[in-house]
Amino acid sequence: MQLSAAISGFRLTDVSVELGGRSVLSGLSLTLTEARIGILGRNGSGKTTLLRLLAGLIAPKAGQLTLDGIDPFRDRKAALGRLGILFQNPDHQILFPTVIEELAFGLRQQGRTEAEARAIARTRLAAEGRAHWAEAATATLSQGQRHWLCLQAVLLMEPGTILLDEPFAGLDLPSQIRLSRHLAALPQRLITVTHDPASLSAADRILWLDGGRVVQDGPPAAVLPAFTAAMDRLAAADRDAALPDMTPPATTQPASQTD
Ligand SMILES: Nc1ncnc2c1ncn2[C@@H]1O[C@H](COP(=O)(O)OP(=O)(O)OP(=O)(O)O)[C@@H](O)[C@H]1O
Repeated sequence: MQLSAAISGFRLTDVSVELGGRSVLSGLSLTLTEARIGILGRNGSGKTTLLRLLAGLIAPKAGQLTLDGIDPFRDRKAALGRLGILFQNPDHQILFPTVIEELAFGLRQQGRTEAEARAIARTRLAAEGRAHWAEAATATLSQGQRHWLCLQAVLLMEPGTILLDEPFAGLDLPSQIRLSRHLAALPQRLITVTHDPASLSAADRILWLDGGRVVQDGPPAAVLPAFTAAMDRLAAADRDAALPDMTPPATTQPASQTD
């Protein structure tokens, strides 16, 4: 898929990230310009951290990160117009008591009046066959419905890049199929974190992370078979290596008191 040449994408130069005093991402030098990019990796490999870094929600410990030439961490206003993020858990995203308020919020942040923002939100709800949702309480929506609401809130802001963290998690099969079709038709750049290699078969590029580093970067035909084979090998003798070793140091036994 081709994107407009005016969109120059993310550039990372030797970026590292520390959380809680330990290194979570290191040595990342990447230029991300493709329209469909997937991020694969085991639990704790750093996928969500990379997405949060790209979104400007956390700062690199070292190195440089830009999106279309701006620093998304320092220049939040410019970043807001360029990218949207769909979190894995919609409860981390929804701020307002009603659907219409939730949908209008991002548009207000972009400078629309309250009346304009609500009108745009109502038009979108009607187009999606959900006009009757406008005054519904967000707390009464199911997990999948909340997920849908978050995605619509992001799409209404029309960002050039959308960051998606496990977009299919918690959705029933019809909702997954519908969302998949919807995402495939979007003109935006999509960067998707997932545990499901099959969902990335049509991606332009896949980054495989392990231990906070990129272990393979390439098209699905190269990365997916290598990733799947490595996961099959690990499945036989699995242990979660991503957490620091919490084993207490061996204690020195007191010398015996015998004379
Ligand atoms: N706030 C934090 N403070 C300290 N360590 C953190 C913090 N957030 C994440 N980590 C650590 O960073 C590493 C990467 O976490 P991250 O959430 O990016 O992994 P992930 O690949 O998205 O995992 P999963 O597939 O389980 O969602 C993990 O080892 C995790 O324990």
